[in-house]
Amino acid sequence: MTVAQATLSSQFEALPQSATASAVVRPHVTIRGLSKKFGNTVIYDNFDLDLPRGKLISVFGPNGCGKSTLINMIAGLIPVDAGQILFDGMLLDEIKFGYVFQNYREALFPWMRAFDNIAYPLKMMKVSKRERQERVERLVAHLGIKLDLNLYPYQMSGGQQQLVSIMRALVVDPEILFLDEPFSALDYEMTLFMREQLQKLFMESGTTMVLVSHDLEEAVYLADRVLLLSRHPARVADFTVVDCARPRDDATLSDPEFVRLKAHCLEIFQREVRRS
Ligand SMILES: Nc1ncnc2c1ncn2[C@@H]1O[C@H](COP(=O)(O)OP(=O)(O)OP(=O)(O)O)[C@@H](O)[C@H]1O
Repeated sequence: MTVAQATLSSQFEALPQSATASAVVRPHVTIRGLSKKFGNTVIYDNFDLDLPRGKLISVFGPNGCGKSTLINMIAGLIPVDAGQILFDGMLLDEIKFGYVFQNYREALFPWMRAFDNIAYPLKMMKVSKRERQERVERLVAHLGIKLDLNLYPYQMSGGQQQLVSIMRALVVDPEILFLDEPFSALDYEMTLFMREQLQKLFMESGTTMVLVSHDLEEAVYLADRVLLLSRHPARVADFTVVDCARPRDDATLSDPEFVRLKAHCLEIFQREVRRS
């Protein structure tokens, strides 16, 4: 079992019974006094941030500034040295969340068919076999995804495997979904397709999403807000609002407002790179 698979197992095994309750409270993430060091390197020092509910937030910044570390701390995958992270006042283990790893090859269980990979978190939550079947079928139908759920990961394309990973994260109806460069291992054609799929999923689910991206155009295109981080110790260089209409499409890329926002983000990014 890989680190990603083990993390996924423990993440869902740790879900309390209350996590299966149908009442969904939209999270509003409050981060206060967050500090994190790796050795002598200070990545976060007394860092504060609020993440709005029901928005897609892209996290962008210089290489190694701490983008993945931030979402991994919020998602409880790595410990914080100090500080508090609350979801509408609740702790992480009181809410449902999903995590999509960059490396779908390691994240999916190779010995399970697509269906069983998607249904895995429900099994960990002790949802009955019949209900698991119904919920997976409902999710696939709702998303309008055409995929043979009997296939094993090795029989699927990279994009299909990542789609299965995303569906696995969504099947629990998470209040918040974390995605760490989910498309970076895909080819360009599949990346464009998956961006559209993610936008559709976001618009249909309204789930708060936090996406780490290395691609500024992608970060702005998908986001309601772009969180621009400085080099570590990371601080918020800007938290740009992207209010271009959805659904966004190829025409959005040449929309003057989109072009302006992208240039604005690039300017801040370059300023932060020069500063270091
Ligand atoms: N487990 C670890 N042990 C030691 N140092 C680490 C560890 N994880 C991350 N780092 C360091 O912490 C810093 C932030 O890492 P992180 O992966 O969060 O950055 P990032 O902004 O996501 O990077 P990238 O742009 O390269 O994806 C980097 O300098 C990295 O080398």
